[in-house]
Amino acid sequence: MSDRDSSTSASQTEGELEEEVEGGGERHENQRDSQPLSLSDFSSTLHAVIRIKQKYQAMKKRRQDMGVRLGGPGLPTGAPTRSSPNIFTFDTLNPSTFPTLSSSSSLRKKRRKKKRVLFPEGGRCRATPKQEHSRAKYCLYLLSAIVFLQVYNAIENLDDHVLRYDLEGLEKTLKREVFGQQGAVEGLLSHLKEYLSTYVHNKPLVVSLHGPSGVGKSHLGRLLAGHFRSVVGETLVLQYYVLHHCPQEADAMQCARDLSGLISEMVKQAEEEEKIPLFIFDEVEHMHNEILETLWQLVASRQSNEYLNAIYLFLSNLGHAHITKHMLHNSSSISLTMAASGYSNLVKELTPILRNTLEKLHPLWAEADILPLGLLEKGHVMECFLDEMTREGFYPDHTNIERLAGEIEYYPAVGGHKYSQTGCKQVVAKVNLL
Ligand SMILES: Nc1ncnc2c1ncn2[C@@H]1O[C@H](COP(=O)(O)OP(=O)(O)OP(=O)(O)O)[C@@H](O)[C@H]1O
Repeated sequence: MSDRDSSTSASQTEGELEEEVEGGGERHENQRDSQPLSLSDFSSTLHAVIRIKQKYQAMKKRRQDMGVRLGGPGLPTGAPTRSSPNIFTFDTLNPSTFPTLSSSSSLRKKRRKKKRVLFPEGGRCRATPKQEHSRAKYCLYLLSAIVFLQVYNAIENLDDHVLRYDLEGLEKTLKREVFGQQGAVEGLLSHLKEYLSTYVHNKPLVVSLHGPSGVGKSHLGRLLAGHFRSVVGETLVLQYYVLHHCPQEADAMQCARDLSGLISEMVKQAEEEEKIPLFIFDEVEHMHNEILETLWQLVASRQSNEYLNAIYLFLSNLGHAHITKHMLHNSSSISLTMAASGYSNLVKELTPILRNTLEKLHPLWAEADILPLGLLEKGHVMECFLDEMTREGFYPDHTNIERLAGEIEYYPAVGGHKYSQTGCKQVVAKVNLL
């Protein structure tokens, strides 16, 4: 039987089957309408149903057989085929059968490796895919901003702290009022700036000024005390003259105790007011050993915190012989000694000598920064006269000033320099005699 025949007979059989079913159904309906259903009627109906089912199964089997034959290899080319819709999957694809497919997939892999996003030609949407932002990144930005603000705030506060002491004003005053000691003044200002630019100190600032008589040690001390009184207040500045405050050596112990108590009180008050007190000790060469011992205990870095925020300034002529000798023997570089550049050389050469001498006297100087003050030249003495005469209301006549300056004793001229043996010490007395 050909396929056409089989399909025709199959459709016929289908028609018969439908007729039979419909016929049977109709008969059954008619019977039901006319009379009640008997047992024989029921069995005949059951037989009909079974027969129909058998017929239907046979027909189904035939159809399946026919389908197998149609899809088989023996099907003639160009013959009409009936086939169920095909479902396409990639599972059955063989790369060798589809070389273009395999090459395109490997190309895609390569492209994926390059991590480039390709957009369709003329496509409207060219927006790159949104990147996921990490929270850690935002936290890092926030942390950086906080650190920046903290640092900025700290710098601002430190600036405020330095501004409170008006070191620029002090610098102007010292440069205007102190003659011939530019190097020492700058050295002192540098120590003050460095110390006052931070809150936390592991030791107090201790500076010891040394120089021959009349070169301006007490003068410098007075100017400094006046400035600090104006910025931290009267009560936080102490000027201690040992010959005035403790003239008797027998009272040295009591003087030391009193001084210790006074310093302690001032430091506590300064801590409360968040200020740094200034202690100036003049004529230290006359200071009793008990007082030196007490001061050493206070300035030594091993002391408790309350004594760390304070400035101690010692003024003395101790070591003056070394300074005078050094200046008179180094006449070639003498023009530079008072200037900042030359002064650093003077400090470099003199400091070890002075420290050696001073530490033998007392270990207090091991804790101090030593600054030497040099001899004053005739020109500086004339400036002292001019200043003093102006202050006292005298007309500053140059000839008169020169005459007065000529009355002062000088060391024999060395390298064109004439150094005063008493600095400006006698200036006040001479002007008072005018
Ligand atoms: N370098 C200076 N610049 C301006 N004036 C000065 C200078 N040196 C001294 N004088 C004047 O001389 C006077 C005496 O100076 P000062 O008392 O400072 O000397 P000193 O170095 O302390 O000496 P001494 O060791 O003898 O006490 C001061 O009152 C001041 O007017």
